[in-house]
Amino acid sequence: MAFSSLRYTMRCEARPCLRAPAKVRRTVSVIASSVADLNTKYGIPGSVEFKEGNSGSPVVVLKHACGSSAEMYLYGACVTSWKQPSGDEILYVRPDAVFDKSKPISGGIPHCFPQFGPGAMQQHGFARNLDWAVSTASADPNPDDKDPSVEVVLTESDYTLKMWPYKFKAVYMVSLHGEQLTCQLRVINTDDKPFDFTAALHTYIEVLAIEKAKVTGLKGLTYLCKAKDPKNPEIKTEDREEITFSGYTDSVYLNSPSHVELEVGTGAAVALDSSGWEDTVVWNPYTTMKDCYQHFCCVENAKFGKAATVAPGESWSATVTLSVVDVTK
Ligand SMILES: O=P(O)(O)OC[C@H]1O[C@@H](O)[C@H](O)[C@@H](O)[C@@H]1O
Repeated sequence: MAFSSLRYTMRCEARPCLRAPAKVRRTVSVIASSVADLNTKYGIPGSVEFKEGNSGSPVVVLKHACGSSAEMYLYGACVTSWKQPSGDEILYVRPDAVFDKSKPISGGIPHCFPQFGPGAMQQHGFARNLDWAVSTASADPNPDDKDPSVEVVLTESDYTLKMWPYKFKAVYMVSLHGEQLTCQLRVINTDDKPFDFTAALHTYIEVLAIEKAKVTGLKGLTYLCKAKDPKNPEIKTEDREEITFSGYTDSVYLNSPSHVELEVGTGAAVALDSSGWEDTVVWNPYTTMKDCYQHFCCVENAKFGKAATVAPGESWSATVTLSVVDVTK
């Protein structure tokens, strides 16, 4: 059980730098195809490396000098692993996940873009079932304080234009700062007409047991309860300090605060500190997914209540930083 020792995890001390080091930056405009090409063009040994993941699908691995790590499939730009220096895995990938590109990866941090759903398009849009291209990798060369990061991009294609008739560039940067994971999404309108979209980072977090999980920070908020009918959600007000799980849960909290926590049942919580996202989705399928509902809870940063509108040449961006906190103190 990955989380069993989480509460004992030591925080990585940020050590002072004697000099302000320049970043090692690898930027190439060519789209690399194989793992070997990717390592040649963007790899930074020990910090940013590429490997073949499940079904031979390319994965970028970020490693921080403190011992934390993260992995992201280029398919869907889906972060599937974020580990603490202790080796504890924080994210959850469902047992029914497949990596052969026949469907989006079920777990980790899939994208929902340009539609959170339900809506006219396929559920959660197309960004999670397309290959993203690497644009930049970087790492601080100071051996005591390496902050590895990778940036990937997605632009329109015949496939996306059929579903959503706009030219766009989505830029997604994933980085490790000590034990923390930061994910930043920027959507640029490269068309000559404005567009609207909804989006989310559909973050699956491992819990010890769903009945022990608690989400805090959402009391007093209006939420859309999609549990009975996702297309006609009930509008409710959250009166609980701690949201617990005893049945199917699918709630979109509107205008949520920038700091939300999920207690995972071990004495640890995962804190999500965001800006730009505005809404928070809490989802657990309960017994509709008998094999796995006990082991995860989704806490998703979303832009849903009010769609983002982006004028030509303009952009929209949002960031979330995930960190592990000890709630026993
Ligand atoms: O199984 P999927 O397509 O990844 O979606 C799972 C769930 O994702 C959540 O974000 C939605 O609020 C739910 O309504 C949905 O059922």
